[in-house]
Amino acid sequence: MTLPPPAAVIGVVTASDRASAGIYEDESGPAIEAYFRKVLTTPFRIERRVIPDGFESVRDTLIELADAVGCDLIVTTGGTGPAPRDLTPEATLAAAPRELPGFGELMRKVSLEQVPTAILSRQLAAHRGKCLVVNLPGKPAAIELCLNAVMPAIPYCLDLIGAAFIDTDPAVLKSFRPKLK
Ligand SMILES: Nc1ncnc2c1ncn2[C@@H]1O[C@H](COP(=O)(O)OP(=O)(O)OP(=O)(O)O)[C@@H](O)[C@H]1O
Ligand SMILES: Nc1nc2c(c(=O)[nH]1)N[C@H]1C(S)=C(S)[C@@H](COP(=O)(O)O)O[C@H]1N2
Repeated sequence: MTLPPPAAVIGVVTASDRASAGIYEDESGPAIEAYFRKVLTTPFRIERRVIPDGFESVRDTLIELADAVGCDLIVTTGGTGPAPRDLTPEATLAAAPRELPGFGELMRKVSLEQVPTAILSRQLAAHRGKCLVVNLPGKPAAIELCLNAVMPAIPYCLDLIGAAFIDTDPAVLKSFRPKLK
């Protein structure tokens, strides 16, 4: 009998002063959660956080989700721009020092096809041991676009860093694992 793979733990972090204060409703966090429910075929559970912008709040939330909760993957939304309190990329690198520059490059490229201000996002991806962290912009419209661009490489990236096994429904989104000899 083959045992099913253990459920992956996916953190979803909304960094927004106004959403965390209840001034507007967080739409981007739920959109990230809905995205994983649509594309993943393997078991997972979601850990959501809605926090204020800022270096310490984001860094400490990422460390808690990676180390105490045991997240395999954390997707953040918001705080990637050039405004003074947009510190998600700095906080991500403080928590997860090993950057994977291709993620930010690709997400900006696909976003630029839709909006000229895409170049204002400093979004990146990096890993803290067995946990991959991916930054998305705050705008709800950026969520599916950016995730569709990088998701094909995420399952194999998780394999390489020793995180949980995840897989996508190829009818919805094809992920790519190079064939191993
Ligand atoms: N999580 C979110 N849910 C819904 N809408 C959002 C979210 N984040 C951003 N937005 C929308 O995008 C706009 C610009 O986002 P941005 O991240 O620049 O917010 P902001 O002006 O820096 O303020 P704050 O960080 O307090 O949300 C917001 O005014 C809001 O309309
Ligand atoms: N796909 C996509 N990327 C986008 C945007 C968008 O609307 N769609 N907004 C841009 C804008 S206006 C800003 S200021 C930056 C940073 O947004 P953030 O601070 O909410 O992360 O993301 C950019 N990237």
